[in-house]
Parts: sequence; structure tokens; C-alpha cells
Amino acid sequence: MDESRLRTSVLVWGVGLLVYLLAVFHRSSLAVAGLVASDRFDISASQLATFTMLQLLVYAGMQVPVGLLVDRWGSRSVLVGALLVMTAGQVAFALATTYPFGLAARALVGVGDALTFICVLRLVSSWFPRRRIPLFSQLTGTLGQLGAVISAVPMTWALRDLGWTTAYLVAAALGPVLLVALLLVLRDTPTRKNLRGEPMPLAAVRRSLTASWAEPGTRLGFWMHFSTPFSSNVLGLLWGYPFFVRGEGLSPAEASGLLTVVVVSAMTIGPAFGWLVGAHPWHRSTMVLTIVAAMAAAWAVVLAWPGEAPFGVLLALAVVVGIGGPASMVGFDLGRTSNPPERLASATGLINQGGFIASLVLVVVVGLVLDWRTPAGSDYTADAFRWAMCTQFLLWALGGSQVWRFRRLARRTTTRAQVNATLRAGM
Ligand SMILES: N[C@@H](Cc1c[nH]cn1)C(=O)NCC(=O)O
Repeated sequence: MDESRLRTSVLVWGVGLLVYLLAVFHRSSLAVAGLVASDRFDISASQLATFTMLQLLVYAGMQVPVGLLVDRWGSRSVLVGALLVMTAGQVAFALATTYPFGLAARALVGVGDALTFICVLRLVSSWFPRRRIPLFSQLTGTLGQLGAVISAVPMTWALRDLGWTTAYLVAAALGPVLLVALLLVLRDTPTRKNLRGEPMPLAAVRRSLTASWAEPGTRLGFWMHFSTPFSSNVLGLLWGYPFFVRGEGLSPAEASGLLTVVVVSAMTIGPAFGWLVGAHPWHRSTMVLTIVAAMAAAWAVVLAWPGEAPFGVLLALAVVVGIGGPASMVGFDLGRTSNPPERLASATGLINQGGFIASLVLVVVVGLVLDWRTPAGSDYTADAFRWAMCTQFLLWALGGSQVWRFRRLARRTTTRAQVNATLRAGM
């Protein structure tokens, strides 16, 4: 690949990445607005949590349709749709004054958000040499998380100084700016501005999805994605702050600091993970199983600690849990090397459901266990958090055993030499 082609590839990917980063920004923009939202919509804590559940539900439910849309219409067109829908959703959220209207607006933001990630991974596959795909996929996931970091401080400031409506309208205004950049720069492949797949009648859709799912590599990718990001998602989206403050006795500043460490850990380790996957493709499932074991061990130490765990131990937990995000990206690599290009986006959609289904289940189960273990009328207790966070082990047991099962199946159908060839061949 010559230098000018590499520059173009990075530019196209960069614009796609910015759209994904904006989606993560919008997705996280409620995290710092909880108290203001409670006042504005006059809602309880569990109604507030419904925003997060709805967001995860919409995201997971959209993944298969989005994959099919990308295979049919190409990343460029779907990203245009994503920007329009996200912007409309944020404008509606800015203007919402009632809880049902707020929920509907948030669902719209979730739909737009759900459209972005698969498009960018598809662009990576079309624009980069195969040996570079693991690294640029990892960089997509990793750098996209900056959206969460970027949203925290400006949104806190904007909500306080500009008020709800203006703060969310300003956030929404980023959409049209990116739309212009997208229309000017983004092409689906080096040779085609708009890539169009075959029109798919329902029967063909069913056949294509069945064929993707029948690949042991797709199911291995799904369970890898299922097992790895839920712990960091659930900490970052809803329960991390109350767990650290009420469950572990930290100050609010220490709790927010640890949540930032989770994101920074993912961002620091992501590129190294991308390199590792490219260099040792045969060991992808071993890497994932190791990270799952490390996350479970870190949680076991914290939850078994008599009383509150020391800050250093919680810091180690935040670092280890953060690695789950980059580890989940390995699942997409399995999807890519197990499916033909015309089924790539739909296989990615199937795989991307895994982590979000697990996160949704955990968000709900943690809430239910907290309610069950907390005496009526009192705040959530440390003991209740211990019970609630223990439910993660069930998800790891399920996910880890399925990864083991499908790794054995996949290794029966694909040899080490074949895996190395699919990843190492140049463009
Ligand atoms: N697990 C994330 C990606 C990631 C990478 N590093 C940290 N997180 C994922 O699957 N993302 C999909 C999305 O839409 O965000």
C-alpha cells in the first residue's frame, strides 16, 4: 500500500471514527445529567435507570438489522442516516419536558448510535490491508471511547451554565457539522463511493443470517463479545458510581476517578491488544479466556475482601475491568475471518449483540438484587452491592464455557495455517 493511499484510508476511517465518537458522546451524555434529569422529568432513580436500559435494549435489538442495512446499502449511506437520526433524537431530548417524550427521544438517539459502529468496522475492512485490520479495528473501539471522556466535563459545565435545552441543542449541532465532512470525504471503498449489496428478500435475509450463525467462528465471536465488556459497561453506564460510593465507601471524586481509570485502561491497552491479535491470531480465544479469568479474579478479591477493599485493590479492579472493552473487539475479528465479505456486516451485527445483551441483563439483575437485599426504606447497603455484583460470575461462567465450546468446534473446522493466512495476507 503506497503512502498516499494509506493517507486517504486514514482520512476516510478518521471521519467514520468521528461519527462513532459522536455516538459514544451522545450515549454517555446522560451519565452526568442524572440529577438534572430527575428534576426535569420529576422521576425516581428506577425511572432514571430505565433510560439506560432502553438505550441498551434499542442498541442490542438494532444490531442485526443494522448489519443487514450495511451489507445492502454500504457504510456511507447508513452513516448519513445515523447522523440524521442521532441529531433528531438529541434535539427532541433537548426539548423534552415529560418523561415519555424523554424516553422516546432517548430511544431515537439509541437507534442512531446503533447504526455507527458496524459501519466503521466495515470501512476498516474495505480500506486497510488485512494485516492492519486488527489494529485499526481496535483503534476504532478504543478511540471511540474518548467520546465518553469528552462528554463528561463539557456536558457537566454546559448543563450547569447553559441549562438543559441549550446544552443538548449544542451537542446536537455537532451532527450537521460531521455530516458535511462525511459527505465530502467518505467513500465506501477505494473504488466505489457507494457500495450496494444485492437486494435481499426476507427468505434471503434468513438464509444469510443462518449461514453466518452456522459458522462456529461467528458464535465464538458472539460469546467472546458476550463475556468481556459487560462489567465495564455496567460500571460506566449506571452502577459503578453507587457501588464505589455506597458499597466501598469512596468519596464521589474517588469514584468518578476510578470510572475514568476504566476508560483510560481500555484506551491504553486497546492498541497493544490489536497488535497481539494481528501477531498471534491462533491464540485469540486464549487471550479472551485469560482476560475473562483476570476480571473474575479481580472481582472475587474485591467482593471477598472483609469490609471495604483498599483503594489500591479497587484501582487494580478498574484497570483489569477496563481491558474487557478491547478484549471484546477480538470477537469481531473472528466474525471477519469466518465469513465472506458480503456477509461481514451482518455477522458483525450478530456478534455485537453479545456484549450489549449481557450488559442489559446485568443492569437489570443488579437493580433487582439490590432491591431484594436492601431493607425497605433504607439506602442500598454494602452487603446488597456484594450480592448484586456477584451475579457477574454467572455471566462469566456461561460466556466462558461457550467460548471454550466454540473454540474447540472452530478449531475442528479451521487449521492454524488457514487462520494465519486469512490474517497475514496483504491487500
Ligand atoms: N466493547 C466496545 C468496544 C470497546 C473497545 N474498547 C473499549 N470498548 C464495543 O463493542 N463497542 C460497540 C459500540 O457501539 O460501542
